[in-house]
Amino acid sequence: MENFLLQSVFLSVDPYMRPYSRKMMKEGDVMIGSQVARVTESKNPEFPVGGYCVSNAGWTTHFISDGKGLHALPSTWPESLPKSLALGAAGMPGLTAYFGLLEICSPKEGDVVLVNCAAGAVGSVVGQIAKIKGCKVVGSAGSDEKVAYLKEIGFDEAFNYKTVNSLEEALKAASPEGYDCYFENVGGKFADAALQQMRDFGRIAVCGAISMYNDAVPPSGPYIQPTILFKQLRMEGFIVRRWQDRYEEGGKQLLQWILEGKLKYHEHITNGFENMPAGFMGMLKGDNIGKAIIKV
Ligand SMILES: NC(=O)C1=CN([C@@H]2O[C@H](COP(=O)(O)OP(=O)(O)OC[C@H]3O[C@@H](n4cnc5c(N)ncnc54)[C@H](OP(=O)(O)O)[C@@H]3O)[C@@H](O)[C@H]2O)C=CC1
Ligand SMILES: CCCCCCC/C=C/C=O
Repeated sequence: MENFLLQSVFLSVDPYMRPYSRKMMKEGDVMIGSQVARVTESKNPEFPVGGYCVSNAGWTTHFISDGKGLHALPSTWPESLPKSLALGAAGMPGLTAYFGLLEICSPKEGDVVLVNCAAGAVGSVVGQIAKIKGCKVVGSAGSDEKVAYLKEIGFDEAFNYKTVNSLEEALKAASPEGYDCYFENVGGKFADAALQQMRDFGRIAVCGAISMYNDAVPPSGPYIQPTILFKQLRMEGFIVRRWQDRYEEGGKQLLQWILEGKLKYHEHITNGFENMPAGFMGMLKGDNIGKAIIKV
């Protein structure tokens, strides 16, 4: 296949970069990551100049590709939508929400769904899909501004996990009847409290554990087996790539919901490639509502 040149237009900063870079990278490697890039020089008819692609080329402004592992944005990409959405609500985070919630939590109409990191890229989509499916949705996030945003996009209940006196009381107040589905993004103390509020036969999708990505020593306890046993819970971890062969289906559905106004999105844009590290650290500290994006 003929090589061609691309220029990054939008780059993504994501929580997975923290644990994956700790495990897989050494000093001098190009930082891992994905981008929406524009083809700037090409004799490859499949990737003509001016076309846009989603790529995993890492933190780089320009790169050469032979097309492997690259996905061209469809020529039918709606004019009304920013191409950065291919890194957010209509891209990997949106697909994570879509498949993780629907395939692992199997939400039914009337179920109560809990999601943390709820104002972020994945969590905000989880909550809105759960509403589309007729569930009651409870979200937690780290600021009052984020809590207001969650109410704006249709969450039934939301609370600021940083300012409540007790996570247990906040979870009980938001849903005295407990939770049927728990979309887990945080781990640690939040997970300990949430597990106790699950209803019998509840389903837990373990998507992330962001509060633990910096842990140097694995924490010990609390031990969850008795709770899982007596409540007869089902708990399953997943990596979104599991559904790679269904990305087209998921992507189309997400785009359709966005166009219909059923799925709202928000982006936290940091300008300038040189600000990638600051944008990344800001996202980990909670600066973002919706998807954290770097615009070159
Ligand atoms: N399994 C999979 O295939 C995938 C998993 N993920 C996981 O999904 C989760 C959300 O990712 P994504 O939506 O991209 O990121 P977000 O857009 O939600 O951004 C990260 C958010 O994490 C919150 N946060 C940071 N530190 C803590 C902490 N100690 N306790 C609680 N919240 C914290 C902050 O929000 P706040 O202000 O609310 O604290 C911050 O805004 C992550 O755990 C990520 O690893 C993402 C993609 C794929
Ligand atoms: C370049 C896309 C990589 C997607 C894999 C994301 C897996 C995330 C795990 C935890 O955040």
